Amino acid sequence: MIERLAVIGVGLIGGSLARALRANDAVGEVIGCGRSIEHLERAQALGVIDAYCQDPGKAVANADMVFIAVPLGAIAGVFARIQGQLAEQAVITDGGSVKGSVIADAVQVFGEIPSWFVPGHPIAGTERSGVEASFPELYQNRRVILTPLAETDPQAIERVRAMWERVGSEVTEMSVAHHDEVLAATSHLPHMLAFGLVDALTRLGSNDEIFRYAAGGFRDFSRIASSSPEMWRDICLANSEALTAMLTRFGSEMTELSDAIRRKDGEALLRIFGRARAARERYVDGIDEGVS
Ligand SMILES: NC(=O)C1=CN([C@@H]2O[C@H](COP(=O)(O)OP(=O)(O)OC[C@H]3O[C@@H](n4cnc5c(N)ncnc54)[C@H](O)[C@@H]3O)[C@@H](O)[C@H]2O)C=CC1
Ligand SMILES: O=C(O)C(=O)Cc1ccc(O)cc1
Repeated sequence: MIERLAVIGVGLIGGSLARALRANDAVGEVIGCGRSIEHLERAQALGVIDAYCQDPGKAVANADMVFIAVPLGAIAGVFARIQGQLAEQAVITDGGSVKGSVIADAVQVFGEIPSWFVPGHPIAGTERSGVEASFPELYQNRRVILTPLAETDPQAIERVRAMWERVGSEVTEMSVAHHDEVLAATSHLPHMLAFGLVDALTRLGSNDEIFRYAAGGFRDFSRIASSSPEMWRDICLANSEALTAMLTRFGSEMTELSDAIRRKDGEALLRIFGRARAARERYVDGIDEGVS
């Protein structure tokens, strides 16, 4: 049970955690913190938070759990504002999509890895942003990855794990570098393909015509190109090395596919498509069995 939760950044991710903890009777009071009074008032009117303030330092005073859910480019600034303001027993975690950059920010601000900071990432979200898009079921049957370091207090890890389990998530731990490589492949690369495809097609012809003749596959594939440009700029800048490596590798795969099409090599095309279909069917069967 969390007595006082401070949510810094009450958008899709922070708002959904607050709603989910409330729905599960797992939190006493929720204090929201953000830059815009208008957004914070809306969050309060929606019942997501009980009270708000704009100063992260004040928001975390007396909180026993702090969840930082701001875009990656804003995390260092939040760390700087909460430094020296935390309650004795407070545990801090975050929801940032890249972990290496968050840990580098922590070291830069605090001068070391703080034992009470548990880096985390819920592998759950949508293409929408803001508190209006938040909902209490977002984390049900979804994975949350924690990337604790040798310096992280095991009790802090346990408290963060218990919080996520309470809202229905399956928690796993992995190293920071492994997290950033895996997510570059399974989340960051697909978002680049969606943004890149929609942008390229839009510039090829008139916007209206492209979308008028779009088939269902295009709609599915392009959904994530509606995601927040600022959030994805920050993810690309934070995970530049792993994402660039993945894009280079993907470029060679596309060249191989393009060569097979140019050669009219039906056998090679069947090999590539068959491999992909089998892999996706295994993945979909896994989703049907539970956590995705
Ligand atoms: N959108 C998604 O599907 C997922 C996002 N994430 C990560 O979660 C974090 C938050 O993303 P969302 O909730 O989607 O974004 P969002 O745009 O819905 O919410 C972010 C909130 O942070 C506030 N904010 C921005 N700068 C701030 C600052 N300096 N101080 C205080 N508040 C500030 C914004 O006003 C907004 O209310 C990001 O780091 C993102 O990488 C993680 C998993 C999924
Ligand atoms: O909308 C989708 O399909 C997503 O993939 C959402 C998402 C965005 C960023 C993350 O770090 C995790 C999940």
